[in-house]
Amino acid sequence: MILLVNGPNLNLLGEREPEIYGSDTLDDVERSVRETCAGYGLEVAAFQSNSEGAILDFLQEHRREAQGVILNPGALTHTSRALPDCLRALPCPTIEVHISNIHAREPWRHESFVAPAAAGQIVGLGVAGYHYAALHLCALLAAHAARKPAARHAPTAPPGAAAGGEPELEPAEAVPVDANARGDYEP
Ligand SMILES: O=C1C[C@@](O)(C(=O)O)C[C@@H](O)[C@@H]1O
Repeated sequence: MILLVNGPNLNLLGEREPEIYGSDTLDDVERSVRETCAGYGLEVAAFQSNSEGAILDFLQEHRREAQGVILNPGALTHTSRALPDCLRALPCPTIEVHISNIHAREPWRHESFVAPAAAGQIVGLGVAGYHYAALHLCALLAAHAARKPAARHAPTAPPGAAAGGEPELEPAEAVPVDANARGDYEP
């Protein structure tokens, strides 16, 4: 299962500062990520809250079934110490997503307390960043499953990918958190 988590004010996507965040709504984002992951046989649990504690509770509650996290922490990016601590307690990688290019905005947005606990960061690509994050996690899990065919909860290959008589991928375990850092997969 992929967790899609959005922090404060991202419930207002589509109406909130559209010149910065665009016109797509959070429903649009969640639908797009669900569709991407469904292509790999992966379910998505989507959650948004304006409360830091509720986000921590959601992540903790889903820590055992989470195989990857797509997280836009909103302004908590620049303030929260508890969020990166929580991510480090999860057994799977997190991709941090920012719709806007935080490095080209106000100086206080340049620093992310979350980034050191994330496998990677996608910034400034609009809501497409969520889609790319989902693709990355799906590819990571599919590659992991291909190497560990007997493991559980694996994504299946997307439609067309199994053409040529390749065996269906078996369910897989979560990818280790540091799989990205080791570079032991090919997305
Ligand atoms: O709420 C947000 C949205 C944001 O995370 C983004 O997606 O660009 C960037 C943050 O600085 C801001 O507080």
